[in-house]
Amino acid sequence: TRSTRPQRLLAAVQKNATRGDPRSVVSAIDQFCRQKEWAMNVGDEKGCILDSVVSETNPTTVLELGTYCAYSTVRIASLLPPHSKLITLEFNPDYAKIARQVIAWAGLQDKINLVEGASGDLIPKMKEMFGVNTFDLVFLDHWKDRYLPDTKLLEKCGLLRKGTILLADNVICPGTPDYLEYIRNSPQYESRYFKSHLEYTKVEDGLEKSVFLG
Ligand SMILES: Cc1cc(-c2n[nH]c(CCNC(=O)c3cc(-c4ccc(F)cc4)cc(O)c3O)n2)ccn1
Ligand SMILES: [Mg+2]
Repeated sequence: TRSTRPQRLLAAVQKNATRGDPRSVVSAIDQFCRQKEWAMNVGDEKGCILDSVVSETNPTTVLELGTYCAYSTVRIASLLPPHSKLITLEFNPDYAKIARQVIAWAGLQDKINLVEGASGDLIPKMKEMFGVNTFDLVFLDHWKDRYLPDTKLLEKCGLLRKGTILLADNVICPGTPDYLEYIRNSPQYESRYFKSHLEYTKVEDGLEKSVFLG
């Protein structure tokens, strides 16, 4: 039967990237998506904004919602200091299977815990599963209608601390209007919009960076 797009993306990584070299894995995926097939990775343009937010936050505990093929997982993990932890949640088992292989090719499996399941079910289990107290950085890149309920769930579970950074992809396209309305009007957050484009296109999109004030 015909291969899937994530399988073709993985094949491009294994063909064009160097084992143990996360930057070459990121470039191989971007090249595949620009030259062969579009895929819903955060991409190189928004990826540079992601890199700068991660570098300035210097987080030791990161939560990523929505792994897909682990493009942003690899981007983030390659910037983390030693002994830091990135937990990434993926709902689709086929995506998770590919993501694990991309993470292994990049040589970052020691920094990354990929968990399969729905964010709403898994977030309340973060403390018991990983001994997490609070997250320094949360990257929201999963189902767009889950950004708001999962942010409220993170608050309720005490997983955010004064200064935790929330970085949300796709706030324009596909769009997360209820999340934007909440986070921009809440006295508990200080937000800033980074205008960019939908990955590999000229369509407007952007990242919303919000600091939890506690
Ligand atoms: C743990 C957990 C995880 C998930 C979960 N896991 N993986 C995802 C993927 C979600 N991502 C997207 O849907 C997405 C879509 C577009 C897009 C598509 C088509 C267009 F025409 C234009 C833009 C662009 C993007 O950048 C996106 O990130 N959700 C869900 C629930 N619980
Ligand atoms: Mg996205």
